[in-house]
Amino acid sequence: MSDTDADTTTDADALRTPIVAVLGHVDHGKTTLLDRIRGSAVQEGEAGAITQHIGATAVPLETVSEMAGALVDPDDFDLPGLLFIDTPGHHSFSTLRARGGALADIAVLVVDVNDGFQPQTEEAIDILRRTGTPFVVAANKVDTTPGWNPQEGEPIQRSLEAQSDRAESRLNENLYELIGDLSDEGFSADFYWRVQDFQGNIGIVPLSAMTGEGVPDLLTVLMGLSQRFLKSEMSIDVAGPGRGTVLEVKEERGFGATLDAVLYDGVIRTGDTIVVGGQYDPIVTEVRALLQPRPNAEMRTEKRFEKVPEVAAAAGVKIAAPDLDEAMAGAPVRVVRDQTEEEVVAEVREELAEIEVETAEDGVVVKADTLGSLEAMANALEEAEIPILRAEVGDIAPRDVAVAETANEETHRVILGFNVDVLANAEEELETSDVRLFADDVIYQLVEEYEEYVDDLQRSQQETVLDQIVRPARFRILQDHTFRQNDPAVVGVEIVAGTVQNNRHVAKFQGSEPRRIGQLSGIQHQGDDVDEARAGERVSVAIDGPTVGRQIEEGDELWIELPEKHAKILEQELSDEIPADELEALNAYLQTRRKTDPFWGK
Ligand SMILES: Nc1nc2c(ncn2[C@@H]2O[C@H](COP(=O)(O)OP(=O)(O)OP(=O)(O)O)[C@@H](O)[C@H]2O)c(=O)[nH]1
Repeated sequence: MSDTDADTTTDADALRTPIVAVLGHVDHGKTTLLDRIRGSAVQEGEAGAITQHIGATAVPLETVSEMAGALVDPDDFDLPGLLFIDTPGHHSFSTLRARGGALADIAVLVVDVNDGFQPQTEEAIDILRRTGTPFVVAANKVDTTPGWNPQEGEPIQRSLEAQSDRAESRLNENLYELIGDLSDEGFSADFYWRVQDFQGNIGIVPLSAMTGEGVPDLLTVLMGLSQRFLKSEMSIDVAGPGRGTVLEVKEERGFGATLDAVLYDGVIRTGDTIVVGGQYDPIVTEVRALLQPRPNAEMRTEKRFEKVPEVAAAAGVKIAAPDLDEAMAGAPVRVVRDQTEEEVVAEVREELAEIEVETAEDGVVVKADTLGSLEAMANALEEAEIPILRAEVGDIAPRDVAVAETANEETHRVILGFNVDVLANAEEELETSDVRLFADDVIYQLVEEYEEYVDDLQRSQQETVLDQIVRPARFRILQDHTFRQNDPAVVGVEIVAGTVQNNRHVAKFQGSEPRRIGQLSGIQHQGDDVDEARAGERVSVAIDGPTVGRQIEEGDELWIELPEKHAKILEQELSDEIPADELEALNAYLQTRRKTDPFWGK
C-alpha cells in the first residue's frame, strides 16, 4: 500500500490499534494506572467497553471518548482505539521488540510526582530513547499533594479548579522539578496542554491513578498523538501474513507449550504455518488453535480460553502449536503466506542475529529471561566496559557454570542472571565450583553488585600484597626509656610516622645511607605483646643487635629498613592504599636515599 493510499484510507479496519506500553520506577503506580483504565472503562457500563486479550487490553475509540468526555471528539479520530500491554514495567517493555525497534508504538512513563526521577525512571528513559519510542509522562499521585481535594475521574483542569492556591502551587513545584529532570535527560517537556509540537516536546499529564483525575487527559493525549503521528504506521494489510512478538512461553494443560504473543501486523489463522525464534534455530510449526480469554460472563465454565478462527493486528493472542518448547520470549513470530517457508526462516534468523550480543575471548556469562532483556543487559555491560564471554536466554543450567569456569580472570568467573531461575542441578555445580552467581531483576543493580564485587576483589588482592610488603616507619627513642642495654636492647619509642611491624630490620641514616643496626624481636604496648604499632603510639621495642650507648642513643631517630623492591611497589602501586603518615615516612625515606642514588627504587 502506498503512502497516499494510507492517507486516504477511511476504513478503520485497515488501520490498526496503536500498541501502548506503560513503564516506570517500581511502585510509581504502573499497575494501578492500568487497572484504572481497565476499571473505569468497564464502569462506563457497556458491554464491549474493553476487550481482554492475552497479555493486553483493547480500549475502543468509543470508550476512550466516553471516558475523556468533552476532551475527545470521536469524529476527529479514525484509529480504532488503544491496545494497552498488560504487563507493565520496562523489563517487559524491552521484550516488546519488533524488527529491531520497539513493538509498542507509544509509551506512558509513569513518575510519582513526589518521588520524581528514580534510577528505573532513567533506565526506562534510556530504553525509550534507544528505541525512538514516542512517550508521554504520567505525573502520578497528584492526590497525595498536601491539601488536595480529590475530584474522582475528572479531567485535570476541572480538578485543578477545585484546588486551593496552596495545593496547586505545591503540585506545580513538583511538576517543574520533573520538567527539570527531563531537561537534564535532553528532553524538552511541558504540561501537555501547553505543548504545541508533540514531536519535539514531551507532554506531562498530571493525574492520579487512584482517584482517576487526569486519566481522561492521558487517554486523550495518547489518542491525539497516535492519530497525528502514528496514523501512517497504523495502516496494515488486513489479509497479510501475521507478524508478532512472543511475550511469554507458557505451559497450558491440554495444549503443552503455548505462546502468548502480540500481533502487530497482518492476520493469523488456525492452520497457518508459522516460524518462531527458538533457542537454537527458528521453529517451523503449524497453528493448532488460537486462544483468547473467555469474556467475564462465561467465567463459570471450566475452560479459561475460547478458540477463535483468526486474529488480526493489533491484538494479543495465545498460540497453541506443536514444538514450541524452545521458543524464546521476545522472539519474532511470522505467518508463512506470501513467501516461501525458507524465506521466512531466513528473515527470522536475520532478526535474531540483530540481537546477537558481541562476545569476547574472556568475560562474564550472562543469562536473561527474554531476548529484549538480554539485549538490554548487553548494552548496560558494554557501557560499564564489562566483557561478555557468553550471553543466552534461559534459566541457569550446569553448562553455564562450566562455561563461566573457563574464564581466565577471577573477576570473570561469574554468571550474571537477570530475571532467571537456577536449575536444581546447576545449584550443585555452583556450590562446588568457584563461579559466583549474581542474580537480580533490576539491570543497573545487577551491574552495580558485580562492580562492587570486582572492587572488593581487587582491594583484597592489594591488601594481600600489602600484607607481604615491608611498611615504612620512622620512630624515635624516648629519653630515659632504656629498659635494657643489649641482647636485645629494650627501649621506649614513639612512632613518628608509618607502621612499625615486628621482625623488621631497623636502620639509622648516616648521611643519606641507611645503616642496619639490628632486627625487631618484640613490641609491647602497655605491657601487652603486639605485632605492630601505628603513628602516634608509644611502645617499647626489643631490638636484637645494637647496644644502647654505642650503636644507638636515647633521642635517636630510627627507621624500618625498606628493601628497594618494596619501596618501588609502595611508591608506584600502593601509594593510594597506605595511610597518609605512612606515605610521608615513605617519601622522607626515598628523598634521603635518593640524595646519593637518584634512581633508587625507580
Ligand atoms: N495515593 C495514590 N497512591 C497511588 C496512586 N497510584 C498508585 N498508588 C499506590 O502506590 C503503590 C504502588 O502502585 P503500583 O500500581 O503497584 O505500582 P507499580 O509501579 O505497578 O509497582 P510495581 O508493579 O511493583 O513496579 C500502591 O500502594 C498504590 O495503591 C495514586 O495515584 N495515588
